[in-house]
Amino acid sequence: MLETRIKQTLRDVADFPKPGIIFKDITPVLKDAALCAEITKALADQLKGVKIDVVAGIESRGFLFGLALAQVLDVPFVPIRKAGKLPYKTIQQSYDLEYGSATLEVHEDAFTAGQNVLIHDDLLATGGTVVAASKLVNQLQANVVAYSFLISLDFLNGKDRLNLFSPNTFSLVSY
Ligand SMILES: O=P(O)(O)OC[C@H]1O[C@H](OP(=O)(O)OP(=O)(O)O)[C@H](O)[C@@H]1O
Ligand SMILES: Nc1ncnc2[nH]cnc12
Repeated sequence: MLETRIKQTLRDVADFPKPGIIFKDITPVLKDAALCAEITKALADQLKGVKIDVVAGIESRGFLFGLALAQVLDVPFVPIRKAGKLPYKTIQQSYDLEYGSATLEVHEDAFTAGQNVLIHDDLLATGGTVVAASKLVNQLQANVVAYSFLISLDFLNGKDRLNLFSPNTFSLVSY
């Protein structure tokens, strides 16, 4: 089963980046090309029946499978980045996450009004990051139609915060 193989390949790193956090390290997964191809296909399969115009991936780990997924779905990819990285005019949202706080930005012409956006990230923890990303999508009058993650830390209840934007939350691996 794919979920079991991903879990067996991921590496838990205790106390990174702060004491008490068990960090889910996806770098061993990235070294397995066949597994990465299966993951991309499985992420796309979960989204069958959802009409998606754009995939938005969140810096940095959301870029890894986000672009691959956009290619399989044959739709544009939009990078949502940490503050100060995007060169053109941006809009911003600040947020808290499992181990800190940060600001996300997107180009002001990244989405057009009425577009259906899939937000992709590697991992859902508290949901702070994707809530901020969703606000950026809505600020540009586009809709969040689904969320896709490789990993969901269900014990942190991030999914509950996402229902406000879209009830469609998919992940390949849950803890
Ligand atoms: O659900 P949350 O509590 O908001 O946490 C999840 C976020 O935390 C991690 O990103 P991080 O900010 O560490 O950045 P990185 O992808 O650049 O490593 C992860 O990739 C998610 O984006
Ligand atoms: N426990 C965790 N492992 C990896 N990335 C994370 N982002 C937020 N919490 C995380």
